[in-house]
Amino acid sequence: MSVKESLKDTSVRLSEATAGDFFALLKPRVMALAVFTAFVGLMVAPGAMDPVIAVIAIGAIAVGAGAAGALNMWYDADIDALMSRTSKRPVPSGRVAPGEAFGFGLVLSALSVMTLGVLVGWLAASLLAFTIFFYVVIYTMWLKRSTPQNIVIGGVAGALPPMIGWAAATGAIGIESLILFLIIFLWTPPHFWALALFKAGDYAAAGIPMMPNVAGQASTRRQIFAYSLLLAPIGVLPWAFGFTSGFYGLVSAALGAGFIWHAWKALVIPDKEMKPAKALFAYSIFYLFAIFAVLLADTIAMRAFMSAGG
Ligand code: HEM
Ligand SMILES: CC(C)=CCC/C(C)=C/CC/C(C)=C/COP(=O)(O)OP(=O)(O)O
Repeated sequence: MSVKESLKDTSVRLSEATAGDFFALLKPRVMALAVFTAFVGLMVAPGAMDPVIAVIAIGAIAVGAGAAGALNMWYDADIDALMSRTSKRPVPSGRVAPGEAFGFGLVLSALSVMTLGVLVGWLAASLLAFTIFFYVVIYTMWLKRSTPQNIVIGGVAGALPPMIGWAAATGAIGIESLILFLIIFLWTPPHFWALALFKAGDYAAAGIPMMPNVAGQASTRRQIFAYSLLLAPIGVLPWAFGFTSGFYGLVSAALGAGFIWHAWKALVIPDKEMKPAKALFAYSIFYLFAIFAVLLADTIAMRAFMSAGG
């Protein structure tokens, strides 16, 4: 049933889009992991936070992330129609009108920022607004179509969520939240370039200057490997700074070694099947989830141990 029918108001100028179509605009699967990193940033921040305020904060950040996704899909509808991976999305497939996607994204952006500001804090709200702006305007509208460094710089937007969560809990920007930012910032290029390696044909069809299309496969694989060498030790920094126990240090080091191993395989065995690149892409998502999950678990365990007088 379309939203229009459910509104039982035929005067509403809506297309036949369903609630599911609007939900798809939010990029739920991608943004779920981004919001998880914001949740961890909020939970590992020092000090107790009212659980109700914490739920409101995470809810607002999730709506803001979805809003950014909707605005990205509104603006990218022209190139999404040209790529097999994205052509079935609500706007290029005609299920949602561009104006609806734009209005939906804009309203959710305003609602999420205002809610976070009024009910939680204006530093977090400002960071959320900046993240949405950076992803939609700086990355989607400008960098994505103009430079192979698009996703490196655009990675700022993807790396900000843990800082938003931390700011929601503390009203400040802490050194640990900067480390969490750095982990995601260095994680983004190998994460995305692994996908771009086996989606290079799509990006060529859409005329998007992704690294494999500009610098070639071999250079991209070398750059992926270089970033993995940077990322692995940075992932261990929360332990090196004394923010976690040795358990996090061990697991994050093992996860980082796994990242280097997958990046190495994508470098040395560039088979036509792109199997190593696909494995690296999948591992990159597992890596980010796992390192933030272990950080959360380690922090909770450390706090329990301390409060037990350990
Ligand atoms: C500028 C930064 C980023 C770029 C260019 C990028 C690019 C992409 C692309 C193109 C996909 C495939 C999506 C699809 O086909 O629907 C993807 C998948 C994914 N990305 Fe990223 N990504 C970025 C940052 C992030 C961040 C920060 C996170 C989470 C913290 C993330 C998590 C994911 C997840 C979970 C998937 C799998 C979604 C699925 O299976 O549908 N990405 N990424
Ligand atoms: C709180 C908040 C605002 C969070 C946002 C976090 C964020 C910016 C995540 C990046 C998500 C992503 C898939 C970017 C790629 O866009 P793309 O256009 O290159 O991907 P596409 O081709 O699949 O559309």
